[in-house]
Amino acid sequence: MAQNTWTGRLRPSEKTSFDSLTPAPGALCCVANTDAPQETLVYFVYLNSGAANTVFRIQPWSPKSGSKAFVFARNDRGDAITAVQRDGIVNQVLRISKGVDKSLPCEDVVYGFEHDVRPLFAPTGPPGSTVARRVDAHLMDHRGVLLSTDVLEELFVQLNTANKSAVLPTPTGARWGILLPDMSPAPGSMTLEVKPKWLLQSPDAPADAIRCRTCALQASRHRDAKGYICPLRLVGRDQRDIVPWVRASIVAHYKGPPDAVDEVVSRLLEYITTGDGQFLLQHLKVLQATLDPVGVLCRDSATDKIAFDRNLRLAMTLRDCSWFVNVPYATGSNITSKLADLDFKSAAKLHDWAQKEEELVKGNWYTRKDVADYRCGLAQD
Ligand SMILES: O=P(O)(O)O[C@@H]1[C@@H](OP(=O)(O)O)[C@H](OP(=O)(O)O)[C@H](O)[C@H](OP(=O)(O)O)[C@H]1OP(=O)(O)O
Ligand SMILES: Nc1ncnc2c1ncn2[C@@H]1O[C@H](COP(=O)(O)OP(=O)(O)OP(=O)(O)O)[C@@H](O)[C@H]1O
Repeated sequence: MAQNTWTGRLRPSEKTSFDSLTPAPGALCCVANTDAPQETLVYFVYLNSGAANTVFRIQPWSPKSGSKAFVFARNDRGDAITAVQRDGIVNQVLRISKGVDKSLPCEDVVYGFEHDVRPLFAPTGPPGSTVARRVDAHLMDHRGVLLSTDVLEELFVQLNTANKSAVLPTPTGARWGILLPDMSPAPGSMTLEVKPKWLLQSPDAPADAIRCRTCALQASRHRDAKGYICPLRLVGRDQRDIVPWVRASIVAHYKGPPDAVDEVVSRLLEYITTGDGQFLLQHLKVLQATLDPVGVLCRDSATDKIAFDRNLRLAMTLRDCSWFVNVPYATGSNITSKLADLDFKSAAKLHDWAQKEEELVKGNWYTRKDVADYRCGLAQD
């Protein structure tokens, strides 16, 4: 990331915050600024939010932006900060934890990503996986950034503008956020966001199950089957089987030339069933199986509880990640994809997972026939 020659000073309160919160590797800080050069100045626009996080786009600031100007800076553990050029920043988003119960703060998410999640995608792979292609290319760099109180106050203003006032805790001091590559589609392309969920059956499911863990949960929540795809079908490799879902997913967001739709559908189909996309899904499947071989309901009989819990938390992390698939419209162009929301799940959720699984089993959601048809792929697994 190029640096500007401008060097400023942290305010005493910002310096205290930066020193008291352990900086993640390569951490930046973000402060309000007016005297730094224009090519370092940025502002924030609300993009989207999920249950646990809120995401902002970072835009180049100009006097017409209608917002305060901010600067991202490198801090060398003194009070001096050196501005970084915004060119390396404006292609990223800022993700902030809402601080909801049982979710980890951003600094722990960055630490967990580097120390626990990233190694699972190392080119050599964990035991049992055959990694001939680089699965680590599907990971997004996570960069911790310390946000000063005035940055957090401005994010509140942006949430209000977008009518999302209730989704961030009131700023009471500096906090960490995470910079991630912006996965919004570039002109001439579209991005699909898919949650691959449980790519094989739950080890706790009964032997006479007629549906998988994800379909069983869908059924227990009486969710609509429209637009849903059973995760087992995603790793089933039968192209014909997922054509209707791929076509419907494309058509819902497609803005390219009308006569190119069929080619885009067949390119995505190939990516997901035999290409890099399938390779990544198979890798996730192996990890899910390796990290949770016996199921959460066997937790009490685990001999090494610490290892059991850590592995289960990782398996659940990989069962709840999102998959951004970018599909350019130009004929024959390459599809690329990245995994998002690989936030190491909190240990505080272990009890909830056991309870969820127990409810599925006791409610007969794996076996009962009086529910909607989710076209579960279990029969062909
Ligand atoms: O209950 P599940 O399996 O549907 O997964 C939850 C997700 O539901 P969905 O993917 O929409 O079906 C749920 O997603 P949404 O809030 O529905 O977008 C969360 O991701 C939740 O995790 P956490 O509580 O934020 O750590 C997820 O909970 P856990 O994966 O931690 O159990
Ligand atoms: N890197 C990114 N680039 C573009 N958009 C993103 C990015 N990360 C997240 N988003 C958007 O913001 C939304 C919420 O982000 P995210 O999935 O991180 O929230 P969450 O609270 O962790 O979700 P969940 O409810 O699944 O726990 C996503 O659904 C997506 O639309």
